[in-house]
Amino acid sequence: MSSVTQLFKNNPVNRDRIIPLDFTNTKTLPDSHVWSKPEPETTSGPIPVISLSNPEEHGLLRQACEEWGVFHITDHGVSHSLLHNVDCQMKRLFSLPMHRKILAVRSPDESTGYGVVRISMFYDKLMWSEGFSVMGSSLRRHATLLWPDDHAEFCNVMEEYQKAMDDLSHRLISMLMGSLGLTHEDLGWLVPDKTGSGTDSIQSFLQLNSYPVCPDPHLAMGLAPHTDSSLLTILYQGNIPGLEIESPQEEGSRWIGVEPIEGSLVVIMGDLSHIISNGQFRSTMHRAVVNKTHHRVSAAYFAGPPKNLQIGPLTSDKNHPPIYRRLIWEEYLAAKATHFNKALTLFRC
Ligand SMILES: O=C(O)CCC(=O)C(=O)O
Ligand SMILES: [Fe+2]
Repeated sequence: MSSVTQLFKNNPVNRDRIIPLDFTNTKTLPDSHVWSKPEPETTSGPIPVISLSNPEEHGLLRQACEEWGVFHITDHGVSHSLLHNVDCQMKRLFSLPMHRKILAVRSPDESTGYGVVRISMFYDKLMWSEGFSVMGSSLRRHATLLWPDDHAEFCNVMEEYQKAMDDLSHRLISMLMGSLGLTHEDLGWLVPDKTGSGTDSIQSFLQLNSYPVCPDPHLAMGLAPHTDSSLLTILYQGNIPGLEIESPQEEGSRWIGVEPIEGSLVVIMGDLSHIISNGQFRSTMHRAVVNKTHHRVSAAYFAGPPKNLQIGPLTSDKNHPPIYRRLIWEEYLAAKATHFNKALTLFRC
């Protein structure tokens, strides 16, 4: 059993907080989903756009990680047709009637399947979203429950996408860690594990998100503010806006919309990259808002280090001693599962 799976077993979620509202049959926003008074308008901002085909831009990656913690990547090598297929399959899944989606509902101690996002247990109010989490063999098991005779296409597309994300995350992690001074030997764990046991290579999971059309988007929340617990997250967000990041200049008071760019993917630096870089890379707070006219879907691929690999700040500079202690991913996820957005502070030296 993977360490991530074990972790969810140890932190079960109350079952009545797993099944989302049946959004298609809800024409007014119920009180359970009313979050706040309207906030000041979100502004759009100059989120960096980095082409992976241009080696000269690699230096910009580090700058983007330090200043923003979020950036678009173009020329990433993932084909338009695969992204299109992922989009179509997500819409096919989330457009199923609730009585079908419930067949693949996540059980309280499970990490995979259909349901509300896990962070919802930290909030009184419910979010205007539903999710489907995939890890390893759970994909085929849950897809068979959703479509007993017709799951092959969904599974093939998602498996191809996970493979493409494995390759892309290896490339990105190697570039980013290289910029911090890690050598190829240090990064041996990035080489996919030939035995297939998955214990020596990157661990990952895929979260499919759906934000249905909302009758009162200004009072609702698609996905509440959070940082990701990964090394990095690769997000496909189609062409419907909704992702917002906390302004690096005005934390806590201004949100910046990450406008979709045709064919690009968004990279979000996670808490582990913040730790490894000794606080230099931002793990930016982000959220998803909803809208009145378009069903938005997104696919978030979370990449983390191998199961038992200890990670910690990479610094030999006496003027900048480590500000975080060493840890393994499982330990960090456990802290996040109980302390949520305060988890990072628990690992400060
Ligand atoms: O849907 C989005 O734009 C954001 C998704 C996200 O932040 C997540 O799944 O962690
Ligand atoms: Fe996120």
